[in-house]
Amino acid sequence: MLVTGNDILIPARAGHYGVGSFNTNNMEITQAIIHTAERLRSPVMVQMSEGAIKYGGQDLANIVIDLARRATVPVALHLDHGSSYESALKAIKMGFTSVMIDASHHGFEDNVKETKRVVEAAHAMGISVESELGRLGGIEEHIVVDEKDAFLTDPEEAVQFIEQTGTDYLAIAIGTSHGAFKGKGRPYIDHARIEKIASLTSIPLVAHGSSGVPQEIVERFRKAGGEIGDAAGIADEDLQRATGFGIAKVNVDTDLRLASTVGIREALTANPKEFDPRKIFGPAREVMSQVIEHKMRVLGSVGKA
Ligand SMILES: O=C(COP(=O)(O)O)NO
Ligand SMILES: [Ca+2]
Ligand code: NA
Ligand SMILES: [Zn+2]
Repeated sequence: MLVTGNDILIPARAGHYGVGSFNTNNMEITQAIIHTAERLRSPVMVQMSEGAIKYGGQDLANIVIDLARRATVPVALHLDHGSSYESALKAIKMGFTSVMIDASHHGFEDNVKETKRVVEAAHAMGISVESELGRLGGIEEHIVVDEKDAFLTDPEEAVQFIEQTGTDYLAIAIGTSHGAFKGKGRPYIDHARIEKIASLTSIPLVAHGSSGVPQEIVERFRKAGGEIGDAAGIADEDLQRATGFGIAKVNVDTDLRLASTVGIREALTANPKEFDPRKIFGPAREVMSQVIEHKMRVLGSVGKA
């Protein structure tokens, strides 16, 4: 059933488990996400970035909304990295049931102002809101945040920010970063910071940049002709520890990008004569489902629906 982000994340924080929020850009990715959630009896969030909205528009949103409505587990459709008040409201008009306003590149005051505006409008329409305090490294959809600017979330500021904005859930910067190259080897996750913020707040917390970049998938990507440098993601143990302390929404995009490309590359290299799109895009669904299943087991959301 199609629900709001709060319907999924409030129980997740209370139950000390994480719920994957997976980015989609087409039908096959959406099917892999929602069908795997149903098979594992897991709540799930499907998210579209502004780039995905540009790419698939209402057509893609409608695919997500229809699958979500018919799903036997709770599913929310979430706007990922909304960059403005207008963008957030447009998404709500499109049928999204959760929106992020990402104003974390502004100073504290401006972030509060922008976030508050979206919270008031979204709440008037029964939609829940994600906002962000602090800056991840790596590429954010519309902003390149280089290392020196990346700053981690201050626990006291987080309390103030939540009070002043009324945000329903909060994305915090605690060492993760977007993309396939999260650091040399195992990225450092500031667990003390997560635990401090969790001890001072009661709303669900959000971890962006949480793809694990599984080495097995990276190897298959290279073997099937893909080119990628030394990719690294978040360790399963770090995610498990974080979901024990308030992290309830866990954003995953890169893992699905790699998995779907592995499926497609392997289909094309294995059968050079193949030109039936179902034989080419279908395998992508399989590889994505395996990656999604692993993530749901790591986060502890299996059986929680
Ligand atoms: O935070 C993310 C995705 O992060 P990854 O690149 O680690 O999948 N989307 O908002
Ligand atoms: Ca941001
Ligand atoms: Na988001
Ligand atoms: Zn993100």
